Amino acid sequence: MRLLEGKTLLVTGASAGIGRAAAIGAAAAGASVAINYSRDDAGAEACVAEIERAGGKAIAVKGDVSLPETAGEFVARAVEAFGKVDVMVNNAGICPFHAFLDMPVETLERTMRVNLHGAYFMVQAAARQMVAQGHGGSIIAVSSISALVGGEYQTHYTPTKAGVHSLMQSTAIALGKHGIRCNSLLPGTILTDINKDDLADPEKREYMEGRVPLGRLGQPEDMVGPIVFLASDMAAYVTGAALLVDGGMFVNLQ
Ligand SMILES: NC(=O)C1=CN([C@@H]2O[C@H](COP(=O)(O)OP(=O)(O)OC[C@H]3O[C@@H](n4cnc5c(N)ncnc54)[C@H](O)[C@@H]3O)[C@@H](O)[C@H]2O)C=CC1
Ligand SMILES: C[C@H](O)[C@@H]1OC(=O)[C@H](O)[C@@H]1O
Repeated sequence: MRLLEGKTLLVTGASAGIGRAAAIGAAAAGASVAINYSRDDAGAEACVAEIERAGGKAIAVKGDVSLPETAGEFVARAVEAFGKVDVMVNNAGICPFHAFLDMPVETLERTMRVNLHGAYFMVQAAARQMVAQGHGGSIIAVSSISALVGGEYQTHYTPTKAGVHSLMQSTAIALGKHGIRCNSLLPGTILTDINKDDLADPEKREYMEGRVPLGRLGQPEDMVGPIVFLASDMAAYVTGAALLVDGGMFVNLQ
């Protein structure tokens, strides 16, 4: 029996990166998968096609997570296709690196809206559906190691990741009585489009690699096992928790 057999899992921002890996990995573990994406039609279609080629079920629903209506539509389309929602993986996020002193207001506000407001709307929409269904569920937020530590060019971003982590702690309390578990994943540095430009600088990349006791930066696939675990009944008594998935980067002081 596969770990997510019979479950419906939704994941936001899944046309690329961690979200895409999560969608494909969850489908391989038996879940029917609904992916949200914002603009990349080809990426979303390719993700769905890869799941279907492997014998899985998936749909793609376009929508900007920063808009409150996107979350309700995403959940409704998933229910229409698969009958229910068991797991929500809130993953969509942006990190436009920028210095603090001249941070454009629009960059600050967009980052907050996508990463934090978007998470709030998605978690709320999924929870409403799970409560109506009456058989619990699992909500996973892709937060970050950056919820715990700072970044010079991430002053607009790290508070959103701390916020998402905090949202999981509060919703774990609010939703526990409905059997809905809420947990955060805290990835370290995972090689995706979000940091492609930043890590194009060989010195920066070498420095970041050097900080990881396991000796390499992460790949999106490194996130799949932790996501499937938290989504599954193996984690039936895990809620309000935060799991670092960082190759040991956080604890590496010296
Ligand atoms: N790559 C890394 O080192 C780390 C990433 N994270 C988090 O992981 C999550 C996924 O990021 P990655 O896969 O690394 O980057 P990515 O850039 O490959 O993926 C981000 C995804 O979010 C989507 N997205 C962006 N804005 C959106 C919007 N308004 N509505 C819907 N979708 C939207 C993008 O289209 C893309 O599919 C983000 O929340 C990020 O903060 C956390 C820690 C480390
Ligand atoms: C985008 C960054 O490389 C990445 O995002 C995070 O949340 C991590 O802390 C990394 O800095």
